[in-house]
Amino acid sequence: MKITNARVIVCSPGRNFVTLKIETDEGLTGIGDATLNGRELAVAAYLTEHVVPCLIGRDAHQIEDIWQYLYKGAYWRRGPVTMSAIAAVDTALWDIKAKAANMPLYQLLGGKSRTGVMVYGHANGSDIEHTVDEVLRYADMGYKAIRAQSGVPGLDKVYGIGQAGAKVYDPADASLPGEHDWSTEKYLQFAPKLFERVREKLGFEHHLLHDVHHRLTPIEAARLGKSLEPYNLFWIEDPTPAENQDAFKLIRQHTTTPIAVGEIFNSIWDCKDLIQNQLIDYIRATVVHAGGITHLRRIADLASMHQVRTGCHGATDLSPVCMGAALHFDMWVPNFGIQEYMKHTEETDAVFPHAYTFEQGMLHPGDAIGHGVDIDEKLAAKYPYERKYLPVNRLQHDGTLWNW
Ligand SMILES: O=C(O)C(=O)C[C@H](O)[C@H](O)CO
Ligand SMILES: [Mg+2]
Repeated sequence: MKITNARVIVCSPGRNFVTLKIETDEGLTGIGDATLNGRELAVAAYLTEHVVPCLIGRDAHQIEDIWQYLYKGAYWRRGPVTMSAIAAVDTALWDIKAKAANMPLYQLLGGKSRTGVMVYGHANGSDIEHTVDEVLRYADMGYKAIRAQSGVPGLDKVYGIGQAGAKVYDPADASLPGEHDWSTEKYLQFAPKLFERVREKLGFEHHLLHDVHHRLTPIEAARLGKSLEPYNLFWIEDPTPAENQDAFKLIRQHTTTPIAVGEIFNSIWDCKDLIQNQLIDYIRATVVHAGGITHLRRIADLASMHQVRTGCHGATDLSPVCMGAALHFDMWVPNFGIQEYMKHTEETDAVFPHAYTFEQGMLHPGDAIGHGVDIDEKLAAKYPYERKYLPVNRLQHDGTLWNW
């Protein structure tokens, strides 16, 4: 089965998405997500200018060879732009292979390992009581696991909390990067009070998660983890930046609160030491930014040897195409932990019709052949690209640029 054409479709049904569509001489087509939030057009150009010409005429069934061809063959390895582009090709080819086999993708990966995919939803509030209300609302909707983020007294804009009046939270909210402020002291005072109150109202039946968004130094992260131990968190996420994987040793020496890292990783090399030294408990890399199903499987296999489980990134800047593919992966992967789930807008869902469904705190990939997600190109054309950036973060007391 030869690849005859490949096209990049950029659309913005509420937020920007980049999708690669591959066509074959047998009439089968497949799609893959290539969205890199705030840098979308770099991946679109990488695909159109440098990848698509190399795909035409290749055998669509040779997924592994095409992966290696694009990874090793470019000479320039890794990086979010390259790996998102490779991921889009890989996802589209798995979609085609599963359609050719007349099976849902999870069957090709090895079949179901579980009855459904446990997800966590986002409860965001402006203060403690608002956050508690949101957590309880998610519990009422059937979620078994809930991520809680709250505004911090004395800070203007904080990670995870939308602007008052916004219908949905999307961090890439401006045509130039907005500015948030940060105080580690205020945050560290506040976080244990938040979780004390949430547990008081919610009890201990549900999993609770929290994203620190790379804000702390290792010793501060250790203090946070220790202070949250009484509230049994499922994980704290990205407690400190992870370029230096050794930094996590310090956190581990001080706390038993589980740690999740990896939404900005794009290859196995970014997490090799973290996994091999058991410095984390969950690896959050996902299909679109980590080289597709082919590479994510390698990461998961390494993780399984060290009792590290998966917790795939699933924010709204990953398109439904990524979510669909991730759910097939989650259904199969033996060392599954949890999947992030942030609902897309109705406009996005209409552009990307999909087979996955939510029920009782679990997502199900559905039994459509392929990965079960399509793109309505006519509708997509009605939503042209709009430049949008993630915000930056500055220390409140002196304006130093900090980690976002
Ligand atoms: O979903 C999360 O855990 C995030 O941290 C979301 C990120 O802010 C978002 O995906 C950035 O593009
Ligand atoms: Mg995160």
